[in-house]
Amino acid sequence: MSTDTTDATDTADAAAGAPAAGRPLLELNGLRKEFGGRRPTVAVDDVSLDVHEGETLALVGESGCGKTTLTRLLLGLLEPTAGSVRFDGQDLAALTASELRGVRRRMQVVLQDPYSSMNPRMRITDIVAEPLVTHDPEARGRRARARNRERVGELLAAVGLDAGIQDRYPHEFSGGQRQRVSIARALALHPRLLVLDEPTSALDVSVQATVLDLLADLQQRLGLTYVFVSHSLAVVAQVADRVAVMSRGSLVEVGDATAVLRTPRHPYTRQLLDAVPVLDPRRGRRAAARASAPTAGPADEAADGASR
Ligand SMILES: Nc1ncnc2c1ncn2[C@@H]1O[C@H](COP(=O)(O)OP(=O)(O)OP(=O)(O)O)[C@@H](O)[C@H]1O
Repeated sequence: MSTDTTDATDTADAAAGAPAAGRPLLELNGLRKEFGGRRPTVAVDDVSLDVHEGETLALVGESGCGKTTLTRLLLGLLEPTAGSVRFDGQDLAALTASELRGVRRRMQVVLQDPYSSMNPRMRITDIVAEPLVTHDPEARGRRARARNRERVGELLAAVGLDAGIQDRYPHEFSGGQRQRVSIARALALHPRLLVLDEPTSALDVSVQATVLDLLADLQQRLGLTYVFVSHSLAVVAQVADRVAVMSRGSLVEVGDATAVLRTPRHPYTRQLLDAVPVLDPRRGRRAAARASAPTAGPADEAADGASR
């Protein structure tokens, strides 16, 4: 841990606030990632954080602060230099390769630019079915084709697309529709956690809103947990239950979204908020719902976490 992170870590602990509803699905403990040799870059520095079942945790911070590295660590795509990642109670480092593959099915990613992750020569049906074919031997071969098409039809319907588009190609769709296709693909293996990496930042504002609505609806219906990486504090105010603020590899503040956005404790968070000309977190739907909701007891909290 670098010397200037002590205050930051203390602040993060102090600002963690009341635990969110649900038990931790993801537990990050003392995570550190260095890149390079003799004078390594410390991309992630002593990050400890729980993400609770059914919540949306927003990860914010300026470019280069370590958000992508942290998400790659939590997805088990990068090995930490130190520290641990537990998913559903299982330490990723203790798993065999095949166990890790099994856990990774439950964590999927939606990226900012779905086009870059789609083979333009593949039909929508094959793009959405790709995870099924990769992970499930029974989904391979000609005999599985009809079953896959049926499943792809269900997935497309779940994201508000017509099942009849299966034989079309990505370039025939708008950015918002392509993002829906990539969400359908991410849902193919029944994940529990979605890492949403700037999922709407390449979209027009009106389209952004429809994709955010879709994500909220899916979370409620499927009990999903979201780690939502975003530069946009306006989007964060709209979607997040809790916010984790990163600066130079460390978490400097973690807490309830309303509290962090309205009364930030750390100077860096204040700086981020000051950089946004018009932001009224009270207008965020999550914040508004929390502000008007009666205080929930443990049973209510569990139900809330499952239904959000
Ligand atoms: N493979 C790598 N090798 C060397 N340094 C790396 C590597 N990946 C990331 N870094 C460095 O680690 C730091 C954090 O990078 P990271 O991409 O995680 O930040 P970020 O917050 O996701 O940025 P952005 O918002 O621009 O995507 C940066 O200094 C980056 O240059």
